Amino acid sequence: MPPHVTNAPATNANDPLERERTHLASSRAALRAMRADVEALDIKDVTANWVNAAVLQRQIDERITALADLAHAPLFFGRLDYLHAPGVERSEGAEGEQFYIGRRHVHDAVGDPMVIDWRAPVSQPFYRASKKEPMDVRMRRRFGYTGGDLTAYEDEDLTDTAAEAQASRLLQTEIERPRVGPMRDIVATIQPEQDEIVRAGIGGTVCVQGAPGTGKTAVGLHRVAYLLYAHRERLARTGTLVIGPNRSFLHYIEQVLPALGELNVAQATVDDLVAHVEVRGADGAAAARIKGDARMAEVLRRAVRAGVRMPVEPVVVVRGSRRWRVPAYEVEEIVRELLGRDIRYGAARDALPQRIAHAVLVRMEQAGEAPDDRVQDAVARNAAVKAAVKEIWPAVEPAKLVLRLLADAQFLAEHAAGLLSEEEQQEILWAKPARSVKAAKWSAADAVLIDEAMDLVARTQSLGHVVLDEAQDLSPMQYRAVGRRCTTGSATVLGDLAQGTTPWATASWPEALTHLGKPEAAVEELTQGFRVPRTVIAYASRLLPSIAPGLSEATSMRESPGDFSVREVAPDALDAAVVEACREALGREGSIGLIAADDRIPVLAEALEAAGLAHLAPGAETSAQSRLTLVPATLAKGLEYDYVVLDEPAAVVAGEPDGRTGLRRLYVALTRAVSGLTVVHAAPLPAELNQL
Ligand SMILES: Nc1ncnc2c1ncn2[C@@H]1O[C@H](COP(=O)(O)OP(=O)(O)OP(=O)(O)O)[C@@H](O)[C@H]1O
Repeated sequence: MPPHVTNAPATNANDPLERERTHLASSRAALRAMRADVEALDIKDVTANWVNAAVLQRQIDERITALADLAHAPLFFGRLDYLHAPGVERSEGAEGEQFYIGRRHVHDAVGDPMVIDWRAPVSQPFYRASKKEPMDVRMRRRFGYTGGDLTAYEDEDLTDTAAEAQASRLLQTEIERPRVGPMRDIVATIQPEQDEIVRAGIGGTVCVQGAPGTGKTAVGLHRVAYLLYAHRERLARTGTLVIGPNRSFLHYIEQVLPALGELNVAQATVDDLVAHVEVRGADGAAAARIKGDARMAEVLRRAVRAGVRMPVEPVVVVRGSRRWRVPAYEVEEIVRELLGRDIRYGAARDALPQRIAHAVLVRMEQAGEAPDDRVQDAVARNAAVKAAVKEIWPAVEPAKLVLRLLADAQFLAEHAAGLLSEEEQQEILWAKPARSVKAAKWSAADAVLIDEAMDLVARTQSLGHVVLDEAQDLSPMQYRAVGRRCTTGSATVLGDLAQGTTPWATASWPEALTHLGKPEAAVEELTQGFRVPRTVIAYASRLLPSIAPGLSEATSMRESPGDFSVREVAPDALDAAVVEACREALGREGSIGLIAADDRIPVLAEALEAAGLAHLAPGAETSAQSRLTLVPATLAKGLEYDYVVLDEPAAVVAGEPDGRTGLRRLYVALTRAVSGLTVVHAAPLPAELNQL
């Protein structure tokens, strides 16, 4: 079907903008045709049964969704004019020297590409080429859109080395665009330093340290999209997972990958990964820190294997009229050999009856019999062998084992000897020991211990790639839990040491990566900030020497210095002043976040309601109608709002168990603003904020 142009305005064929609009219209039509082709597929004749049909239909439905023409996401955002035609294998089969770069591949009726996927090798110079290194590109064109209409373009002649490289207006406009709704993709404006991480090979793990707003989350999500493109079959088999700090954060980012056509990426929090028991309890900071310490892995390893008993009696198997006897010392040899091997407890337990049976078979052969494999299997299933295995290598139920460690001081002392001090053991023992796995008030850290024990018994299945966001907050035991989900794959670890707000927050990336099981991973740093305006980041960075000495302040890519004010009011005027600041912010474009200490939330919710200001909870989607979100400080991480009103910094600091964590929480709250920040306070500001 030839592409047709609808509703095209009177065209002037020589006007470059008109020509580009024509290409856009034809590409849209071609995309519609691709979708229509898939919709018209009749699967009745090709599927033998309903299971196949259901699977195929699901794939087709996904393909139809992936081919949707997203009204607000332009089909292409750039064009590259090469000096020489690159090979077709680099350009999704396209020949020629000119390529339109977009969110997905679009081809015409005869299969010739009209838009090339941003992830294709031929698209790479769009992000990386410079006058210094033009990558065989003559010209890079960026397109500007208003609504869904192509309204502008901007050219960069990469061969003209005499002219100064100019900052792109379109890029700047994109960065400064007000935020409403969930996180969006950045395919049109990925920066060279970001692109290097996005396109890093699948084989290695990458760790990214970056100040607030440097695009870590964005980069992590685009990296998944890139890897899915470059290694689609492998990852379809092994799976990909994005791990974020909490539900509201996952909700905020969940539309980025679907907008890039990727619908099959799982999302979870670390707690979701280890949800083997219902978590109804909470640990104090000291206990949580010990339970999250890597030494617990060794305590568990010892405890799991502690049940293994060396045999004291021979194993005697009766078959027909004959008795076969494997002496205790020989069974012990087998057990020692299995203990010495690097295999899971459960796998060794499965192997033991076969090994004993083998010893019986050797005796049978020595006696002149000729037993085959079936005989060995039968002997392995023999009641005497089973009984011996049960005695020597008892089955371990991971939750029960952890229960015993936390409830039985003697048992803990036995396995924690030389690892945990007596005080530490005392700290993690339950004051009121639970009787059963069901009745126990498990904490989040306990669930991680159970996960570790499960992995000691049976290997956890590994995925192809895992993205771990806000990684700085994980305990060593949580890193291990994530690490065992990518033992045979790779990971992208994203975080900011200055934003660590758990008592066990990461102090060094190499150490964290060792716990993750990827000590060889490269640590990269992102420093260009895309979110926080200059004045605001400068203010927040006053905290850096106290919360993360050695980390440098982020730069701001935003041109507008940002609105920034600090208002001091009398204590009884605080709530009203906060409401007033929200009302002012609502007078501007974009989303508004009112961030406050968690225990201030009910009071502020009431004050907003009394003033007639509707508000949302974090994670709920902001829209043009409801733009104000009331955010507890502990949920602010990773989120952003055009205007932020920050209530009472001293209360945010006081909400945390220690001063440093409090200041880090404040740093997170101060760095959520895109266009402006108003701090309203009655109590004195933390001294660290007043230091210049
Ligand atoms: N290259 C880019 N072009 C346009 N916008 C960008 C770019 N990189 C990042 N951004 C935008 O900057 C904002 C901050 O990005 P992101 O949330 O990924 O940062 P972060 O480093 O994860 O921040 P935090 O440390 O606060 O979690 C987002 O709105 C993102 O879309």
